Amino acid sequence: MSRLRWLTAGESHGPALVATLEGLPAGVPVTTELVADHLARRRLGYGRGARMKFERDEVTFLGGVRHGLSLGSPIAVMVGNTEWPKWEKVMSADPVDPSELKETGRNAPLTRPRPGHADLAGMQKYGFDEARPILERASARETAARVALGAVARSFLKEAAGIEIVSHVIELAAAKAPYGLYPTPADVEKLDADPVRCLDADASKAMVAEIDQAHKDGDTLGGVVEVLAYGVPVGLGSHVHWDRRLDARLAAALMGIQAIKGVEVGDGFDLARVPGSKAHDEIVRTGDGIKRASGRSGGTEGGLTTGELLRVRAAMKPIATVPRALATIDVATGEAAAAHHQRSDVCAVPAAGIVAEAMVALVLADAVVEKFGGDSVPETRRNVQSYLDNLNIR
Ligand SMILES: Cc1cc2nc3c(=O)[nH]c(=O)nc-3n(C[C@H](O)[C@H](O)[C@H](O)COP(=O)(O)O)c2cc1C
Ligand SMILES: C=C(O[C@@H]1CC(C(=O)O)=C[C@@H](OP(=O)(O)O)[C@H]1O)C(=O)O
Repeated sequence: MSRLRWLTAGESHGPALVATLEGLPAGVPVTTELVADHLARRRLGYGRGARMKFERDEVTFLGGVRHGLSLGSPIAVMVGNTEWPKWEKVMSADPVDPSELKETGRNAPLTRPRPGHADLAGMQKYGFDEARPILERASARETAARVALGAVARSFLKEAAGIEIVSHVIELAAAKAPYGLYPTPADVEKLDADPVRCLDADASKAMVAEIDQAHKDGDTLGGVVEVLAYGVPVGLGSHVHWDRRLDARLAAALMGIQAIKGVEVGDGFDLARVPGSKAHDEIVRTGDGIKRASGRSGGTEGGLTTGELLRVRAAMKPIATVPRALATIDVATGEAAAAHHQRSDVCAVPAAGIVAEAMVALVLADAVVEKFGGDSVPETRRNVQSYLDNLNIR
């Protein structure tokens, strides 16, 4: 069961996001620069809105790391919102005089909830008569905190178990990358340099064209990202109980990303459309030991990793704040109205891929700590190696 615990807090226009990670062994290489690099990757991607340009992520470690290595104590990291000075009255923790709020020009009640967001159901559930108290936390700004923790988790995975994680965009609206294109860690630089993080040049162009068209139409788009994890040992997760299954844990983590509406493990939904003879991965002996002849399962069987390439996908719905605003009700008057719109991303699928990498990293780090234990990276590494050296069937 889960050994790593993580939490995030903070609002989109608050002073900062904070994230904590408890249960990570000592000796994981972690620096401010490492986290900042991953946060910068999350800001990339053609189709993101103006806020990505004028805001910066400011990383500060508050605990758990010393001289570039984790201490084994809880890690606390803060990601400052550089826009905070403009919002310090509107988002002040302490009461603010109404006249001062008015002066900000930013505090008009948001009474036209946006379809596709948490706005309306959140206002009803928490008893607010405007959307600000809901949308501030529902915003995917929060994913910066997850990516910060994911950067730490992936450093642990690489050091302790040699696991490396890559993501790419495989569909964006109607544009698709060719099936079976699996980028490796050596492709990450090239992927990050592509405007939509797609390795296939033609598909990338078609995706960019989709975004340009949506922009012209005052519309927004979604898509599908795929995350691949290389070097995952056999036997993470378990078949013995639903909440120990690694596929279930990955699916929950990916589905927990804002706007993700579908998750596939391996070939996922396509497997439901083919006979069994074409759906599974036959076991073969190679010069390299026992392997699989194909990778349809995405590297899990029965909730356990198989030791093959781990492959999961997440489908993102189109951005909900549509520039050509959707119909809603003004809750102040009860009348029909156009949904609130200030600015928005046209498409954030490339960024969602980076967030998905972080979630996969956290789930795998949890599963590695659970299976192999260890209070320091060398100890975990020894445990991984000893397990692999002593596998009964190879
Ligand atoms: C990286 C990323 C960026 C996003 N940017 C925006 C945005 O600019 N505007 C917007 O309306 N929604 C954006 N979203 C999506 C919303 O936060 C999400 O649709 C909303 O929380 C409701 O989706 P849900 O029903 O899945 O929670 C973004 C999501 C992600 C993962
Ligand atoms: C700030 C980020 O993403 C934001 C996510 C988001 C949403 O509704 O989810 C809406 C936009 O913010 P705003 O409503 O202030 O324009 C995005 O910019 C970020 O990813 O760092």
